[in-house]
Amino acid sequence: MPKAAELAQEQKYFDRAWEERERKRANLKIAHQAAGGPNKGIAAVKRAADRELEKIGGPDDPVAFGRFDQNGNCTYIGNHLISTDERDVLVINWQAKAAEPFYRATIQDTLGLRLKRTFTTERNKVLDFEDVVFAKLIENLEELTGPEQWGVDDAVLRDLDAARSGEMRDIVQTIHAAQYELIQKPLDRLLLIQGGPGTGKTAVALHRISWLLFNHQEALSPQDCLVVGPNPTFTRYIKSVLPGLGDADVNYRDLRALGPQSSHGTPEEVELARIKGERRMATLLRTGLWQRVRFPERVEVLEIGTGRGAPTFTRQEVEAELRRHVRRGTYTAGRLAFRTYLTIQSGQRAGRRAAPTAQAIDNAVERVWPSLTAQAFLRDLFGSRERLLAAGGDDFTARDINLLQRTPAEKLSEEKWSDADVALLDELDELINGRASTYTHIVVDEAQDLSPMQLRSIRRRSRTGSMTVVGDIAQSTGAWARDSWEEVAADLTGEVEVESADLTLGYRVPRQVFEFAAQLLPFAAPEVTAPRIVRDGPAEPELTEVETAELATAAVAAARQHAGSGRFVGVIAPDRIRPLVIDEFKERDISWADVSAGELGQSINLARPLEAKGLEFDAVVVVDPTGIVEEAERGYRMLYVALTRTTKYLTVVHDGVAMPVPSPDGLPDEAKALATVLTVEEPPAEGEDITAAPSLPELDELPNVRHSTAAPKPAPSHGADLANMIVRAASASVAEQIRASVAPAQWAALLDQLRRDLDVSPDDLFELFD
Ligand SMILES: Nc1ncnc2c1ncn2[C@@H]1O[C@H](COP(=O)(O)OP(=O)(O)OP(=O)(O)O)[C@@H](O)[C@H]1O
Repeated sequence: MPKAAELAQEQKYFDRAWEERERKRANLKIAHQAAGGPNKGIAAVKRAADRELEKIGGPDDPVAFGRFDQNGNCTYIGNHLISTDERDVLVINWQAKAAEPFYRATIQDTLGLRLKRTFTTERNKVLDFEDVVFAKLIENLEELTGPEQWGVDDAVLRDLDAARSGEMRDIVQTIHAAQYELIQKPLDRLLLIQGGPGTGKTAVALHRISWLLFNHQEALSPQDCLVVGPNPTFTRYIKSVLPGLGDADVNYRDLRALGPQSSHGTPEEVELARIKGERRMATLLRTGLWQRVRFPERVEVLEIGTGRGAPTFTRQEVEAELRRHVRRGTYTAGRLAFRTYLTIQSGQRAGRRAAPTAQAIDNAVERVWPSLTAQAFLRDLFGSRERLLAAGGDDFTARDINLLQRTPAEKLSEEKWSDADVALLDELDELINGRASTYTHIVVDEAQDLSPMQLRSIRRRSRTGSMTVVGDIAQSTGAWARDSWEEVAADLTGEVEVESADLTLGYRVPRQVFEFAAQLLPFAAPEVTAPRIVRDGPAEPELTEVETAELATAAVAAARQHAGSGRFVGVIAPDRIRPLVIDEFKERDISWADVSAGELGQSINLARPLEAKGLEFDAVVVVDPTGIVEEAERGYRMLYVALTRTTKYLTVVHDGVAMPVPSPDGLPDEAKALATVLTVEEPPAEGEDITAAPSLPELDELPNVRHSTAAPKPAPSHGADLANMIVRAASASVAEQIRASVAPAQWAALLDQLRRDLDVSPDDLFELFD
């Protein structure tokens, strides 16, 4: 059949489905009028109808996005189910079991599909369609390029080429078979997904919620689901995906606000943030909190009120009562129980005299069991070396205590909380007030950076441990940068099993940009396999060399140029350049959005590298790559994050070194062996297992990237740095193992034994614990 005729036929089908849907909409809108009976009943009908209305999408939405033909039947797939009054199904929703073949069919296993069709629509008008005819593909297998063989067809590439904005889009039309496998995993597990930048981890995690909500309607409501992201900008960026799929009312929290108090983003030494994130802080907080409950010093009786005949309690009596409540439940419940005891007892002891007033009882309770909020307690604790020492016991060294101690702000409301403090406050809130709200399923995004205390904060909100946890070790930075997922999983594990999976196809970043960024991988994360890139971009990375003083000016000029072409732009700059970039924006009267302030505008956005995690732009301007590497704890990883935010264009503005890594020639042999740099895959040979990890070329086989203004000069003598880096990583991992498995009291003996086993000097070994 000619295409025009086929398009007309499809349009007819779309029109019919549209009419059915709109008839249903009209009925739902008046359903409450038809419902007689009491007002309450009418309101209930209206609520149910409104919920249904949300589920059928808007009147301008196309009724379907795809279709598949199997065994002579033709099935249409859309965001929502559309059926006639006679229950004839016209369009099935993508989460339904019946839609599986659309996503699961591959050239390797067609599931009996003849055809898979993907529509291009404008409102409900069918503009075009693209077909995957499986029999034809199999016939021409040898001519297929890599991405086609991997199941990445033209519809996906077209979708990826679309311009971006400040809101993430759904991918229901083009979910890849490997992504679908993860989306539809059973609810009762902790699913851990590792994947390189732009492999669709966030997209998969969000679509998984929608799939679970549809397929577990009895067990799961939107209110039972929580999505935890790293910061408010990220939450804003992803927040429209689920409502677009008909799933409003899912809860979103960002890590900096996961507790009774949001972070003020107060900067903190990496070493201090590291300590605050350790599991042993939980013990310190618990111990410190209960140490606040004690009989007053320098008195032997507790008087309720004043004056002659005021009831009194002896130290022994009070302490016996405290033993019944301390560490038995929450701090607040214990306090209430103690207050009740004092009220009843003092009433009895007053005899015929008037019972003590509530105020007198409160005063006495406060002397023994002070009323505390998490914030007030933590401020007191960090403000007092004595309290810290008493709470820390043998678990903390004097150096740790010195680091933790800080001068409190004059008023509690003026205290400036850091990101790491938030998890401590959350831990305390649970000890003081009891458990926060819990959820049946939790999605954790950018999970690779979380400390054990932050993971505890998430774990306590989970009913069973059912979660989808996504991240990328190669993008793990900060005080709790991880080199493996094991400990993260261990800290989140609940009653359900843990399953880990990888996503290996890189959708976002174009080949030319990824080849450039991948030069960092041997230094950023040698153990991580790079993604296979699915498409070419429109341009090579543009490397612009300028004088140091001109970095900001050149960056703003580049951003302006991209924005002038209608691109959604991200300027990613380290702190040392950021103020200059802002000045430049102001001077040139250029409007821009500040990602640090939670904004994402439609044109130019300025972000620190850390804040750019998870986001994407049509064009990215990375300013001062050396500064990015130098300012971050895992600098190579931070630069890798920055360079992989673009869907199309990359401009690197530098003052001499565009790619601050050692040159291949300068590398020691061991480091070369670690190198795992990716180039875009050649099409797999016939019979090759395309699901296996790609084989990676040596560094010196990397194709040259074209440079617009300057060839990237390798930074001088990074070979020694690399060796140091490897030693540091190994030592951190040994130290971590020792901390986790050997009591501090045994460390001296252990080090001594290690020294003898390794035959090295004590100084070298003590470095491990520095
Ligand atoms: N199957 C797909 N079809 C079309 N687009 C896709 C598909 N999978 C992912 N994408 C697109 O690729 C981009 C990257 O996806 P996403 O942000 O989920 O990746 P990520 O792995 O979370 O990245 P990062 O590690 O940088 O956070 C998004 O624009 C997303 O819409």
